[in-house]
Amino acid sequence: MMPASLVQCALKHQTDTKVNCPGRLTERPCGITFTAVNELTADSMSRSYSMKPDKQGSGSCESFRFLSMKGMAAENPACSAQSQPPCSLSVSGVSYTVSDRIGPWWDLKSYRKKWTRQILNEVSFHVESGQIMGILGNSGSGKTTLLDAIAGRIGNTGTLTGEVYVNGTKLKQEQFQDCFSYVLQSDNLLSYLTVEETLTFTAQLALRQRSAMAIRKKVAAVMAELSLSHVACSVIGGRIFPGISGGERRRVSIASQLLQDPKVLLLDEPTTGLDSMTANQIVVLLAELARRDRIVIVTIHQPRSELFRIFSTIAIMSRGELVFCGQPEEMVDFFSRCGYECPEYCNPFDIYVDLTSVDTRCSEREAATYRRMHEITSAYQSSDIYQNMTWKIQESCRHSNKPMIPFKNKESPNCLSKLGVLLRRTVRNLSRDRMGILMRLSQNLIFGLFVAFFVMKLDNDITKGAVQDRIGVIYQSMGASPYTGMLNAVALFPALRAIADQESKDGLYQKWQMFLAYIIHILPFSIISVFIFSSFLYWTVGMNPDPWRFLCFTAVIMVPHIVGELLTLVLLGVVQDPNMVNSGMALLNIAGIMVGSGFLRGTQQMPVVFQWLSYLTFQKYGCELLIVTEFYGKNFTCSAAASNPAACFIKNGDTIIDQGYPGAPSRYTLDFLLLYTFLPLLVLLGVISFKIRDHLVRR
Ligand SMILES: Nc1ncnc2c1ncn2[C@@H]1O[C@H](COP(=O)(O)OP(=O)(O)OP(=O)(O)O)[C@@H](O)[C@H]1O
Repeated sequence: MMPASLVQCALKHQTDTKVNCPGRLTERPCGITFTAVNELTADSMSRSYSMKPDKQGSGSCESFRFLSMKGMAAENPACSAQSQPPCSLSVSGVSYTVSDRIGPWWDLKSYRKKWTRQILNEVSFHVESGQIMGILGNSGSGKTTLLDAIAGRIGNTGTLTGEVYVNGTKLKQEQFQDCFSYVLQSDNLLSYLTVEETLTFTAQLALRQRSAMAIRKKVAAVMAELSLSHVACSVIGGRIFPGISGGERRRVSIASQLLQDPKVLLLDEPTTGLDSMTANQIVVLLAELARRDRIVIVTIHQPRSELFRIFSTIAIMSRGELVFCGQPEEMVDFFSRCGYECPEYCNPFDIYVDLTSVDTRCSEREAATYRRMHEITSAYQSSDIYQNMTWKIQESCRHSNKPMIPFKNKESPNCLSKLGVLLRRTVRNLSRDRMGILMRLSQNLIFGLFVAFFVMKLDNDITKGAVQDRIGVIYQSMGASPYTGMLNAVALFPALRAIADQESKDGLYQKWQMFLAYIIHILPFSIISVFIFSSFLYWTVGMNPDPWRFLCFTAVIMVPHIVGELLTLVLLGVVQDPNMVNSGMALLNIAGIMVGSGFLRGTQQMPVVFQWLSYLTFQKYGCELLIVTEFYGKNFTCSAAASNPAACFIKNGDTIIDQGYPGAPSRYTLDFLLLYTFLPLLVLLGVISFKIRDHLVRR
């Protein structure tokens, strides 16, 4: 419940009435003091805050003032004794504009025209360690873009101006990543790992140079700080199986960031999707983290009124502008003076965000609400609150002996160690995914069952399909194997890609390292799965019984399966939508088998351009190898020799090879080499693709 005196007022101009904002807000009216103490639980919140009479207050009105958490620390010797040198974050005149097309692509006339859209407009504020700042605003007001701008994670699609200072020093582009920790709106965690494992692997990626014992201690300390110790051994969980709760998952995401001891923590809507009590607990927890000499900036939707007391600074955004930014008691004061008092029993957050939002439902309302927003913004910019904030920014930049920029803890392990940790993490996660493993191992076998069921037993009689059936089995084996690889990559990799996108922005490793770890961890599964498939199909349908030829057949089939997965990964590096990657892969494979196999049209009969193109397909080398493996030296029988001698024109496999693939036996080793060259080439292409991704992914 809000204290009565806070909400004991009526909203005079509830909707679009014209405001009459005073130019300067200098008088100090009756206020309230909430004294914060460091209790964590939501039910203790009511006990944690008390009202204190303001000794400076005058007149008959009993006056109260807010005690900020920093002030608390000053009053509490135990707190101040532990405190480190304060850290300050100043954001000065940050603007972001993008050039956008006016209409959709199907409306060519408007699509050709562009307009410049101001997403952020001259945003400035100043926060110090020990403070938690809440950024509020309706949807699309620019909260996330502001956090991105502060964290240096904004895309290169627009123009960003303004400065971000930490401890009065302007940050360089390469310093943002090392200074801020950023918790995204969605939790990107591996479902089958436990909380402790998740944090341990992150710690190993971030703090590798520490001993295993030091990492264990660090993880335990962070879990204790975020009240996660009781779920240390619980799995994170996913959509199809239960794990820890949504609130606990949020806390794991925050804990992952705390492992590097950041002094500035940015969180984008950490309470979205949580029930209001859990959301409250998260914000109280963040306030507690801030109190331990950190700066916490959090964007938030519809916080409960109790949280009003928690924030040291509240900023309200609308249409990319900071409509207000100040302490909670200043906010009540400011809006009252603008003629908008908060009605009794109302949530001040809701009231003030509504007041400053632009309603676009009809043009009249849009004009009126836009005017109101501007009047409030102008009143704020000419208020003492704004002047005071500007002064603080100037002061922090003016100091000649500025404190050091507080970088995150970074004892970067070498590339190989990072690869090792990523590999162990993905293997651990996959090893617990029974369905995933089963799927991987059985997909090829199930496909082999279809083929075997259809073909049954290969005949040696030329008039009973001895040649056609063999070519059919080879065609199916070469043509379908890439699809099973593709299905695996599309099912498993996007989740890892999302994690890599986030962790690479956190500076833990580079995206291509996750790509490499993924390939290495799927390799044994691919080998086993293809071996099961070929063992079953080869002997069931009765292909050439020479064991060496069976091994060659298996070694050849391995490549299209792995190439299918690799090519899908390469595409997933640059194309975000897995469905598009699916379609792209299917088309590439169809084109490859058409041009390269020589089954649909003989290579010699193809136009020269296709003949040249066929050299770029792995199917050319694979099919040629399989044809030689199966047909070389093979003799056929012919039951129609007496009645129809023309039907027995083909007597052995060598004739097939000479007609379709002249000289193929002499190229056998070369074909093998060329076929296997596709694997390192695609790995290299994947590394390049994920390096390109660094530039494509905005956040
Ligand atoms: N690169 C960009 N190009 C075009 N428009 C952009 C770009 N970045 C942001 N915007 C637009 O800027 C506005 C603000 O976006 P932002 O995500 O910051 O809003 P928000 O306040 O975080 O919204 P929500 O609360 O719904 O997440 C949106 O209308 C968005 O479409």
